[in-house]
Amino acid sequence: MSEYLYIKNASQVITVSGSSNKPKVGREMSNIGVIENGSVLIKKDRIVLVGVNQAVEQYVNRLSEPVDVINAAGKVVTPGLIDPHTHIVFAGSREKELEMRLKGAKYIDILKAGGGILSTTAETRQASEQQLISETVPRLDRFLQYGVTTIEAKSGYGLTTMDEWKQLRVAKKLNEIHPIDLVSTFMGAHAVPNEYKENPDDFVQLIINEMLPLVAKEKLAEFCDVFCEEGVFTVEQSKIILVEGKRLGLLPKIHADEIVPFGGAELAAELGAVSADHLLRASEEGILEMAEKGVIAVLLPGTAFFLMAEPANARRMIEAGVAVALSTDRNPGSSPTESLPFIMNLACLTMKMTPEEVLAACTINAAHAINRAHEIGSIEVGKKADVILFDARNYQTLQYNYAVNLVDTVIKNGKVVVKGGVNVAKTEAFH
Ligand SMILES: N=CN[C@@H](CCC(=O)O)C(=O)O
Ligand SMILES: [Zn+2]
Repeated sequence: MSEYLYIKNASQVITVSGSSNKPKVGREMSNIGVIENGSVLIKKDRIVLVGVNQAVEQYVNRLSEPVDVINAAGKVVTPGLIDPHTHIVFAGSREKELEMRLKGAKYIDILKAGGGILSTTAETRQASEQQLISETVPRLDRFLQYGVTTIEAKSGYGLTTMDEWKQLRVAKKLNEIHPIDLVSTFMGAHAVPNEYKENPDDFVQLIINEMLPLVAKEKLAEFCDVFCEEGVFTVEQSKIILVEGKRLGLLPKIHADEIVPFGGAELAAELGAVSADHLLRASEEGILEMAEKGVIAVLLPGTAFFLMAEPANARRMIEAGVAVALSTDRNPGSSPTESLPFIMNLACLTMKMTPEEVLAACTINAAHAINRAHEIGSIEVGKKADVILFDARNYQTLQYNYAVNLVDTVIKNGKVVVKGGVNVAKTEAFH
């Protein structure tokens, strides 16, 4: 096998280049670097050249070594898709909640009654590390088949020190055994567990005194997240946790203003959070403050769709200069899907984002939302060779064809892991 992989004659190569230092905002989100009739050359796990066919071919012809060739005629080539917000490590499932919600029950009321996140917590606490791995690998396999090469993974279904630790250790192990890269976030403040219902501040103290120091000491996460929402964690509690997390080196993220306007976007700006996520009910002031402080908005239109709620006001955020990223929010309650391409469709159809903005949001801006923009998120010389070939002649088709999987080939770290839509890198031992 050659060290070189030459992807030639693509209908279009979408580079999304030029924004590795800062996420794309406003009109920059429409500039996605389209090369008509383009090629990409990979050496080992890195991109070494990208350009129009003739230029790359000249270079390849001068190489003395053989190259492996992928004919990308009739295909669109993009950077590997990135999902910056998932709760992928968990046990069990929650189909019953769909029926309850169809009969009028509200997501947050199910949680307040001890279901929702807390029912997944009960199942996750029961599960061994091996069981969690076995339940999560098929989800990762599906992500890969949808063209996703890196995801963020939150804890938050343990809610005891050892169960949070277990979830983060599982994410670490999955990062080692699966082609997808996982970037971990500690989210002990996902819900107040039943045993602390009467004294939620004591649970905040447990997070501060026990969970955060352990996670930081063992370097099990890069970010700290909080579900800042009416009836879950107050703005004050969220601030205490995120400030302490930051002091220990964990960068803040916030589940903000999902159900009611609650000041989450404002808190994200105040703390200089990397991202504020959800934002369905974010205030105008909150949006402006996020723009000023460079907080990325991670929008989750699949969650709004599945909870039958009005999605976030993406157009206002883009107009105000907020960098927007997109994510599945993969979790068992409010967004049971691995299809980032379907989220891309929803972003267009329900939030009126353009195909260009959507691609920027799922590549370079998503990379910034997990602090990886120096490595991934665009097809640029020196970056990791995470590259997708879609069965489409132009990138607009990715948004136009909905709820279908157009992914033909996935290249992760320079290796073909999905070919003809088929996962050829299954993590067999863990199925
Ligand atoms: N909103 C809070 N957390 C998750 C849902 C988790 C669950 O319902 O299990 C979310 O981002 O949507
Ligand atoms: Zn979430």
